[in-house]
Amino acid sequence: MACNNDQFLEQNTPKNEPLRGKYMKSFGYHSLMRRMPTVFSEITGLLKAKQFNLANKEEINNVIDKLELLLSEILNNNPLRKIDSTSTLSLMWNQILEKKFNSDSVVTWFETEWLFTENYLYIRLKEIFEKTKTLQNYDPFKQLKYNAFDESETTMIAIAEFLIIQFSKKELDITSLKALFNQMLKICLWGNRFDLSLNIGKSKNITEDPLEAIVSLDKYILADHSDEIWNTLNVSTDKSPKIIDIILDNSAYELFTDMCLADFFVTYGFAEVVVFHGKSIPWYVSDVTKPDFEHFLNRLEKQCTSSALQKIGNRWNNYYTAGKFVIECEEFWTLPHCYSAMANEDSELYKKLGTSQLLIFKGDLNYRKLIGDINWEPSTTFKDALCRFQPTAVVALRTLKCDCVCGLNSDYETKIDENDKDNNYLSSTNYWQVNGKYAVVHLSK
Ligand SMILES: O=P(O)(O)OC[C@H]1O[C@](O)(CO)[C@@H](O)[C@@H]1O
Repeated sequence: MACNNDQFLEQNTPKNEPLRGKYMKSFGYHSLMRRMPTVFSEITGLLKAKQFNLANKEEINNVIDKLELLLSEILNNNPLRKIDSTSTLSLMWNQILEKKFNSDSVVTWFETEWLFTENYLYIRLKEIFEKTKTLQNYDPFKQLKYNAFDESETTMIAIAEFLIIQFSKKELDITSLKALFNQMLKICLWGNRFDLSLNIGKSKNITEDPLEAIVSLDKYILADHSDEIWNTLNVSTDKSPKIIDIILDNSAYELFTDMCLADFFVTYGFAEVVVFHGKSIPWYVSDVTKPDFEHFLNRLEKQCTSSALQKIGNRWNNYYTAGKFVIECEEFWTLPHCYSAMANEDSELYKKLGTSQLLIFKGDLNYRKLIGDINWEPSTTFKDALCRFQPTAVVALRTLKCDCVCGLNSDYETKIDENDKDNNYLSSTNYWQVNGKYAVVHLSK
């Protein structure tokens, strides 16, 4: 690491400011400095393994060289540059970068907002592959996402067996319906614990009984608006067709849990259509792209030996064909904007989301964008932290994987295990904010 230490500050991000990598006690610093090299070596490892099967050895070596250069740009805290590509997304990025260069005196990997630079990393990765002849549409994380499916199969089978029985009971009384909703919401919430960028490409084997686990994990939910979400769902509106949107995060197990919740909405008439929003390019290692979404459905139905997974896969494939499940991958999700900027930056999308009953944002990155990636006082309300982003009712289901959070009651520290307050790994006291063990369920309407 050839970085000049003057550029860094031995402290956490100050309160009410956006997270930045230059604060050495922030997760941003740790993430750029320590996690990135591992993400890069995962990609390189997969590319090297590919070399044996392809004639494009030279091209792959060239990509590996460029990846090394990009990593050293990060670790040396170099200035950002424009994207060398004419794709629509890159041109949008370049306009944003132009504005940034004009407004900020220093635009480097650690000085600039961490949210911006971390997003920028993925468009730079895309640029490297776009410039090749044979790897233009290559997803460097595909194999990792496929492996994550294998490792969660047992858990998915347990949930699928449960759901097939549950969803055949069409006439549920209101108490049972609410109980089932709560189970689906919590399964979906905890589905976010497993993301490959946090585990640096290595999925954890998920073997626990999911239905038992969600009960035992309740104590780790630091803010829980589940009842309010239920009440919102039960208010009749004249919006037609009834749509619920899920802004997706990770593939494999988390996507499975998202579809479980979506199926609940469709089966019990809370929505006629569920629109899933994915990413238009490979993103944050395990985020869902359209090819991931379609591959996932086909794999469930056609490649799994479990009859429960085949059945649920068939059911969801039918929803997809019938237009009850829809996938859209708008460019906005792969730009560095916070969601409070959406009304200005993409008014069409803001308007479209406004026709939904409910927007459910999954995961840590969506959460960071919802609350502007600001290091809020934890007692700041979710509504305030949204900074007027309110196209319709907004829900966040997030396990905590970085150091910004809001909407907590004053007694939240009583819910945090002592071990999680003490942390050598980041030499700060916020381990509970980054270890994925705690969660929040927020609603703003
Ligand atoms: O998949 P998620 O929940 O959005 O998490 C993404 C990861 O990216 C970060 O937001 C930034 O690295 C982490 O905090 C988290 O590990």
